[in-house]
Amino acid sequence: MHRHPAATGRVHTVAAAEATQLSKVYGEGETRVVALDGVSVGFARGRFTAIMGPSGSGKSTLMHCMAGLDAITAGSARIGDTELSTLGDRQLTKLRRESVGFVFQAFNLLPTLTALENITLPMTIARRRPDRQWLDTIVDTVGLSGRLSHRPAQLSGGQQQRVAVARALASRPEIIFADEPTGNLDSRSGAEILGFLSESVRELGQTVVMVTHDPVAAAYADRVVFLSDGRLTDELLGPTAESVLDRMGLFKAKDRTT
Ligand SMILES: Nc1ncnc2c1ncn2[C@@H]1O[C@H](COP(=O)(O)OP(=O)(O)OP(=O)(O)O)[C@@H](O)[C@H]1O
Repeated sequence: MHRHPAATGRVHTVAAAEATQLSKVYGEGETRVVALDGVSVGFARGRFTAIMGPSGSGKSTLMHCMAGLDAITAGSARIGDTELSTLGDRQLTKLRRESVGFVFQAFNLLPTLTALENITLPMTIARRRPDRQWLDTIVDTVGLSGRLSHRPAQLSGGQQQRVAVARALASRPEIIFADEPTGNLDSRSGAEILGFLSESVRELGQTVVMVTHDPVAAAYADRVVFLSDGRLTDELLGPTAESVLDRMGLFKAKDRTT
């Protein structure tokens, strides 16, 4: 009943966000670092994409540039029809608030607010009234019904991350960016969070992009893109943990140690 239009399958090939020849350079002179070096990648609407690559390969930088958290040096970054480089700070803030959902490794909840207040905070700030039915759907999806009046300190890490996922989903953003969302969780809570993220894609038509180091986490995605030294080097459709490990060149090493 509350299915997102993208859940109908008609628009799956349209990119919710796209980078074209995106470059990001930090610092200058001796401290100059080319974090992204001409990356072109689209994130299909209604799909779950994982970004993988070695430490320092540019995963977080790509996510930050695509989400309007960091200015790009050259090329283009687009969310929906909006070219991010054309926006000023206030417009970027508005775009992030209205079109982007975030899930971070460290949950990033406000400790003084209840779970429900945390979930609806972005809408409160935007002075938008939450859609009650949609909120109920999300709260049910992430299994938080009995915990809405709890504060973060009264919740387990897994439950806090469920609140963060619900917060990201609440405004039905164009795209959700998740940066190592299971990095602080035990494997069971991590599997739950990944299950909710993939359910939000399959059942609610959400678009999700997730940075991860973990091949098991990446296997929840529909597609994995690999970065290396700031460049897109590979991609994998319909990944399994084994095929991801294999593509990372670690499968044999892992095989020997287990
Ligand atoms: N604010 C910054 N100032 C200067 N250099 C930066 C900054 N942020 C990132 N870098 C550099 O850009 C490169 C890419 O960093 P990034 O954090 O995107 O990599 P990553 O793939 O996400 O790494 P990790 O897996 O370790 O989180 C690295 O060499 C990093 O040192």
